Amino acid sequence: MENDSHAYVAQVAAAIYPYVHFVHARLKQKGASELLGLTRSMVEQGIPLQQIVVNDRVDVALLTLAGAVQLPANGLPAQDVKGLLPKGTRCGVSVHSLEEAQIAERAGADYVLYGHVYETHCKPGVVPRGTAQLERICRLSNIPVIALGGIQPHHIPELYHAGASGIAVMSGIWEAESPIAAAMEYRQMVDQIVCSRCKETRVEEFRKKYGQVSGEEI
Ligand SMILES: Cc1nc(C(=O)O)sc1CCOP(=O)(O)O
Repeated sequence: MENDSHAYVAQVAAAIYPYVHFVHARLKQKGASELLGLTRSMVEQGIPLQQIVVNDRVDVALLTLAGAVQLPANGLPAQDVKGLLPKGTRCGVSVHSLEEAQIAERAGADYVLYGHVYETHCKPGVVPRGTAQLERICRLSNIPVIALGGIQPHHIPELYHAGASGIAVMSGIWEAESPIAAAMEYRQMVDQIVCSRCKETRVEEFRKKYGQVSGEEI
């Protein structure tokens, strides 16, 4: 049964991975062998190792050679973990405050996941931290801050406006009637924001070089 459910999760993950940058292998309530099984199923389903983020277990990341490992805020220091894993393995830390974000950055994290920004049933009874705190953490961090928690596609513009470098979504995709359609919708929204930013930057560069110019001329 365990293997069947891994295979199902891995199949769905394999269907959505073309629309996302990373897929997390995360089984909070299970042991290392289950997480290893899930990660291996993901690889068997064709998800590139570089796109898999193993949560919590450095040993599983090491055994599978996943592209990244996601550590809890009170976990091992990122720099030490990176010393154990193959060169280039990314190390993210899940944080819930500016203080934790700064500790993670000093410890060598490549990025932080910050949450939860909005109300989510995954964190019942815990008040969401909101976009003002997200904005502060983004402003005071020198590594990418990825927003997490209760994110719906319509939140994406304000999250990027607050300085987030990306978003992480669990229930919005996994509990959707069609996880693939949901992943596509999130991705489309992210691409729109990133493209409009690229255009703004190009207009600004053009303006600096050639003087006044309208966006349509570029
Ligand atoms: C897994 C997780 N961690 C969080 C944290 O704050 O550390 S919030 C969260 C839930 C993910 O959000 P959703 O399911 O609403 O996308």
